[in-house]
Amino acid sequence: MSQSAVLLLNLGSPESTSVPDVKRYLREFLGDERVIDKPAAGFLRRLLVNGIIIPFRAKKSAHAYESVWTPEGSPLVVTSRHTQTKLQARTPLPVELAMNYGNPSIPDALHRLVRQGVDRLLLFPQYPHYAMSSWETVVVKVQREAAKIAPDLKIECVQPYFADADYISALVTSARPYLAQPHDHLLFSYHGIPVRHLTKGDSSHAHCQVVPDCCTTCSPAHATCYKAQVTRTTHEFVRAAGLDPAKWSISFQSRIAGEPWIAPYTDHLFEELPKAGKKRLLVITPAFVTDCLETLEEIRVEGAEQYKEAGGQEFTHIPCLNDQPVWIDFLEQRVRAWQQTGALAFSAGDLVKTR
Ligand SMILES: C=CC1=C(C)c2cc3[nH]c(cc4nc(cc5[nH]c(cc1n2)c(C)c5CCC(=O)O)C(CCC(=O)O)=C4C)c(C)c3C=C
Ligand SMILES: [Fe+2]
Repeated sequence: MSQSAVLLLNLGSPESTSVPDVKRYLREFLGDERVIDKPAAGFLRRLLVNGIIIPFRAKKSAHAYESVWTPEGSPLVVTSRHTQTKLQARTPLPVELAMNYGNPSIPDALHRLVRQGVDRLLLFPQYPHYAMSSWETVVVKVQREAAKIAPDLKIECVQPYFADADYISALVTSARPYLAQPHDHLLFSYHGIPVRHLTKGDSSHAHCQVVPDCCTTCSPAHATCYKAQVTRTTHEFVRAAGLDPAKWSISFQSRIAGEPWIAPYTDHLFEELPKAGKKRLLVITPAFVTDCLETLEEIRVEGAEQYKEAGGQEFTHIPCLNDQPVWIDFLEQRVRAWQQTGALAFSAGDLVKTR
């Protein structure tokens, strides 16, 4: 008899806030050729990551993690475990959790699934949008590890759900109480990526960053275009929530120095918005399903401080979907649809490109 299961996937965190643990985590994360992909040659890339980025970043990152760490561990991992437990209570299928970097690891999760006799697996990246550095790399890693641990495992994957009506509805429902609060502006702050990754994702080389208004002009390239997908999430949200067109905008956070990342930058807007008379700000971060360092520290702590120093008065970050019932409902519906009809999932390799 066939046994199906679900694997929730996310990015991962260091084991602790100690500098050596943060260094180990950053080495694994930034050593990923789909995250830091330049210079192309392995040796030069390792030199850049281990010789420049990590020594400069580790202490600062460790300090940032300290400010959000909980008694149970990293907020990203702790909340993801709650999500796993809550989804497990709604489905008879085994539900496992794995992180691309750190623990719980992908090989450990695969071994647990194999021990339960699983032969068909649904990957459920906790990323609504495709990016080479998030969605693609974690799917590739599961495939690579499964080829060693469980070569006969049939792997399917939930397709990026950035425009899925149920996902948008979950997002709007969870944001409603915040939208009801008096505010001058709603900022959609998404994790950024280097501009280069956009053009690299368009194998036609004829649409992304070439066609005027490329993100809102229909194209097959959007299947692997992060910027087009976050733009679509935003427009769907605005429509579903009935927002005033003059009261929202999009920005991109968490960039690393060295090359242009997609703009406008969130931290620049935290300085500009108060000067434009937007003194009461709501910030929503839909690229993150689960609150993590980038939302809790970069937005809620650093962002609020920056905004207020620039003259802003009220700053509210809308929590991510986390383990809220609306999100568990969404996960449960998708798992049930897959189990019953194979809907909204495809062979895990279909969106993955050879790099
Ligand atoms: C939401 C999807 C994400 C994309 C796309 C993404 C791209 C990307 N990230 C870095 C570098 C860092 N990101 C870091 C943290 C981090 N990133 C994401 C998600 C995406 N990243 C999450 C959920 C987190 C939080 C992890 C946690 O433990 O809470 C970090 C580590 C922290 C830090 O030092 O700032 C780095 C570094 C790059 C270079 C990149 C695209 C090329
Ligand atoms: Fe990141």
